[in-house]
Amino acid sequence: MTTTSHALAIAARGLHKAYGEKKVLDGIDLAVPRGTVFSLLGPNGAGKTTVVKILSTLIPADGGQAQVAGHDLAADPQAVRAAIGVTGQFSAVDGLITGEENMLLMADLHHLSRREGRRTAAELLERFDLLAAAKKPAATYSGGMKRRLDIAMTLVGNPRIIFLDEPTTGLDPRSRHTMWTIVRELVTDGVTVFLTTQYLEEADQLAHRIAVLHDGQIAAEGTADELKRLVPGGHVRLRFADPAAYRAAASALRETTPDDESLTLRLPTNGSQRELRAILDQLDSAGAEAAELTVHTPDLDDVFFALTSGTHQMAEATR
Ligand SMILES: Nc1ncnc2c1ncn2[C@@H]1O[C@H](COP(=O)(O)OP(=O)(O)OP(=O)(O)O)[C@@H](O)[C@H]1O
Repeated sequence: MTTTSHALAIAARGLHKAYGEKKVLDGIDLAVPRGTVFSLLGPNGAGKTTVVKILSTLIPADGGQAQVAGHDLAADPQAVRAAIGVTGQFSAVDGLITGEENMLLMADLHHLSRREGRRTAAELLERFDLLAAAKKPAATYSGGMKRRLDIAMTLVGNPRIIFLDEPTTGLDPRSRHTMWTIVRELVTDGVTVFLTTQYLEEADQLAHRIAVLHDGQIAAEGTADELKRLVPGGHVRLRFADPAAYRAAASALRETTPDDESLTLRLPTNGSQRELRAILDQLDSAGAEAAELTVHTPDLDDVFFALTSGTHQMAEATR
């Protein structure tokens, strides 16, 4: 760890968690500098929510230790809770009451005076574009509005660290972009954001650092660019309509990864004109015509799939 623990909003070492026989977290280390966005990526069921629940004191870890906002999770959970906000799959929004009432309830929970509570609620409702709907029951809100209300409610307590558990899952693209703007504004205000997401693009857009959770461990961690460098070069994908052409191409081209079902071949390439021409020349010589040719430069998807889909592809990724 290069950053001193003082500068870290979240520091965890060796977190373990099992549900019965099932090991969910098998030694997780995390270091999240203050004022940054840290994204935890992982396939469904990888344990992202479990990490969020542990770090936000909702459930205890079986092993390991962590400090959040400088407070030890086990020794001082109250201080941790006072410093953080959590939104996500276990949303605090009550659908039966209005957005404004939800906000005022939060203000009460944080012991704000009536006047201060009203002021904070009005300010946040406006900031999150919810003023027009403030007097309507939250159950009538769209998915995006509910998420915005959830974050607005979290901000009533002015937390310095916010856990966002899959904040944009199920949102349409416009609402997703609004959420991204909100996250960026939070960080501008100096808030640390711990974000779990299934969307690689989201991590790429927002996160200063990304950790990929797989098999209960952090399979890789770094900036989006560092992670992309784990996957060398790009590839060309050739799809064939004719099985005979597919077979001819497969034997003519070297280093291909075939997929017999979809009649596609994948070849590593740097995407240069020279390499592409060489591939096309070889196809021509073999008399094989591809129905489709796509050139692919590495992105977070490649890293994610390489890291989370077994040893064969991992070896391929790091070769
Ligand atoms: N209370 C529980 N009892 C038993 N098993 C649990 C419990 N909570 C979670 N699990 C299991 O632990 C694993 C990790 O769950 P978790 O919710 O942390 O994953 P996740 O990465 O957040 O996935 P998703 O994206 O689907 O929410 C899953 O296999 C889940 O079924």
